[in-house]
Amino acid sequence: PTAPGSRATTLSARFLGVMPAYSAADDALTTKLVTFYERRGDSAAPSHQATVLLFDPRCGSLRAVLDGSVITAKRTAAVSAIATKLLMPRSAEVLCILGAGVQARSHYEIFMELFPFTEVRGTRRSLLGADRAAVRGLTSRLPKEKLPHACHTTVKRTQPQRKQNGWPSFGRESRGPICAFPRRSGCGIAASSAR
Ligand SMILES: NC(=O)C1=CN([C@@H]2O[C@H](COP(=O)(O)OP(=O)(O)OC[C@H]3O[C@@H](n4cnc5c(N)ncnc54)[C@H](O)[C@@H]3O)[C@@H](O)[C@H]2O)C=CC1
Ligand SMILES: O=C([O-])C1=[NH+]CCC1
Repeated sequence: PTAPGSRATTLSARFLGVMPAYSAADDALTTKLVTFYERRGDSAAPSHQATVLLFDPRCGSLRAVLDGSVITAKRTAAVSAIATKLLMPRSAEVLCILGAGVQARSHYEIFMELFPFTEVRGTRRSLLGADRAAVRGLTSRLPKEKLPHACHTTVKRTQPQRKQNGWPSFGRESRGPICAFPRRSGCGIAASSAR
C-alpha cells in the first residue's frame, strides 16, 4: 500500500486497493480506489485501474470524481524520481527499465527529462507480444532508435531532450522497478518504485 490507512482486498491475483488521505495543509480529503488484476492472455484492459474521490473536509460532501490512471502513472514515477535524485550515484549513465507497461512509460518520460542518462536498456521480456509496440513507443522519442532482438534493447541518446516551458513534458502515459547502473561498477541500484 502506498498511503497510510491503505487497504487491499484480495481475490486471488486480483486486488481492490483503498488509499484514503487527509492533508490539512492542502485542505484535502481524498481516497483513491484502485483495482489491480493480473493481465491474462490478450486482455486489452489495463492491469491497474484507478479512480480518485475528492471530498470537502468541512462538510464531507463529495466534490469530484477523477480518473486515477494518469495520477497513478505520474505520481509513482515522480516518487521514483525523487528517490533516484537522492540515491543515484553521480556516475550513473544507463537507465534500465524492466517491463514496458504504463509505469515503464511514465518513468521513462520523467527520468529522461530530469537525468542525463546517455543510454536506456529494456529487458527481453519487454519485447514480447503486445509489449513490442509499447517499447517502440517508449524509445521512439530518442534521436537514434535501436530495437535489437538481443537479450535487451539499447537506445543511445545523442542529444539532451529539451524541456517544455521550463517544465518536464509529461506528454504521454506510461510501475515497474527502475534501476540506474553506474557504467563500470556493476549493479548500483539507485531506486525502485515505492510500494
Ligand atoms: N508503488 C505504486 O504506487 C505503484 C506501483 N505499481 C506497480 O508497478 C508495476 C507495473 O505497473 P504497470 O506499469 O501499471 O503494469 P503494466 O501491466 O502496464 O505493465 C507491466 C509490465 O511488466 C512486464 N512484465 C511482467 N512480468 C515480467 C517479468 N517477469 N520480467 C520483465 N517484465 C515483466 C509486462 O510484460 C508489462 O510490460 C506493478 O507491479 C504495479 O503493481 C503500479 C502503480 C502504482
Ligand atoms: O498506488 C497504486 O495505485 C498502487 N500501488 C500498488 C499497486 C497499485
